Amino acid sequence: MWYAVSSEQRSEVEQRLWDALARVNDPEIHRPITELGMVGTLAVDAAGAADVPLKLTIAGCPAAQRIEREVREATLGTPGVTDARVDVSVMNPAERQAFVETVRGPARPVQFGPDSLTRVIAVTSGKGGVGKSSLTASLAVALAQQGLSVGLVDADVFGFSIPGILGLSRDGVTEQPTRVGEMILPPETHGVKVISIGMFLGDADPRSTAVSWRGPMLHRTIEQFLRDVWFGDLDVLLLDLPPGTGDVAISVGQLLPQAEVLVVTTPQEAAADVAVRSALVARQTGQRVIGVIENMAGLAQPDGTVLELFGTGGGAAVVDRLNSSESAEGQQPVRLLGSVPLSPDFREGGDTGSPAVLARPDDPAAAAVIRIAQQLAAQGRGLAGRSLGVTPR
Ligand SMILES: Nc1ncnc2c1ncn2[C@@H]1O[C@H](COP(=O)(O)OP(=O)(O)OP(=O)(O)O)[C@@H](O)[C@H]1O
Repeated sequence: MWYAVSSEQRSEVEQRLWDALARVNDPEIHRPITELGMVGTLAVDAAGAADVPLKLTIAGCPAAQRIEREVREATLGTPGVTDARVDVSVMNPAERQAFVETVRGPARPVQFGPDSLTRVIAVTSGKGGVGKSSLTASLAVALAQQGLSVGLVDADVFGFSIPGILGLSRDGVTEQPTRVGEMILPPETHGVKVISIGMFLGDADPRSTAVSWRGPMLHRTIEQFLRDVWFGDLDVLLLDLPPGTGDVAISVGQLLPQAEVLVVTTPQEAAADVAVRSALVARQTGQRVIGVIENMAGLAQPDGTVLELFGTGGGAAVVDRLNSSESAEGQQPVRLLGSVPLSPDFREGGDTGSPAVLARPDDPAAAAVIRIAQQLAAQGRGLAGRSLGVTPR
């Protein structure tokens, strides 16, 4: 096999070249291409001309040009090398399987189980249209901005909108994940690795395609997202759940019982009942409700007054009800993490795929989301219910 050449069999200059190539990372996997079996047996002749066999996972791999350019630069930057001949080819199935196993190990466990160090936060709401997806996407981007490694699963089957909000879907065409054998690599945007049901519709236009699956199919899809989509090491995984108390929320409860839950509601007191119900379902499946976000709060007017389009007090009402419910026994108190005002710029950022938390961080809604992300990042993940991997003597 081409990567069986040991360092003793390489000449000095070939070893230097190998070491230089070990500093080139696969941009999707973030690991050295030499470790991933992507560099074959290289050779440097007496005149300093280097032959570098470069194996890509799939034909038309999106990162191909970048990898090839970086390999060429690393080769020409190696002392003793005068010329670079990079021979690009595609891995055969056995090589691809070896690649997949190097990346994620031979087993295919559900990632982010109870022993995982990744903090899992599911975002839910009672009613639709309260801005849950916009907030989840913006929180993900804001957390990535704070230096965290962030993944986002759009599990809102009927209302999948995350690819659009994050600029991964334009004019009816949604960016596709890269498939390497049975491993799926999620597209990354604004520092967030994103997977969405909207990426698995084939050629169908997501703007006019409905997904009408029953519970078992939904469960399998969420399970596949957690098993086959390779996110790598994440600090935080956010899940955008469908509104209400449906099958997906229950599946997430079963697959990720350690998930923490954020509830999004509007200031309208009438919306509180249904928001409380979605949080109670989460508690029934053993998840911990960590906070409530009130969205669509007062819109600032040019004259300085505030228009309370949806009234006031909804967020606080949900917090009070959750803290005084029977199910609160033994739970940490739920907090109101913030109130996000209505903002035309925030809406427009979502419509154009350019989140306001990046493009307009001073916008009042974007600034409120950034403050919520800071609180979440500061909280860290509780250890409750997690095995510490130590055996008592
Ligand atoms: N703070 C805000 N200011 C202005 N517009 C907002 C705000 N939050 C959300 N919106 C807008 O409200 C609409 C609904 O938001 P979004 O799709 O995020 O809701 P949702 O709760 O995820 O809905 P569903 O779950 O039904 O898909 C979008 O057009 C979004 O841009």
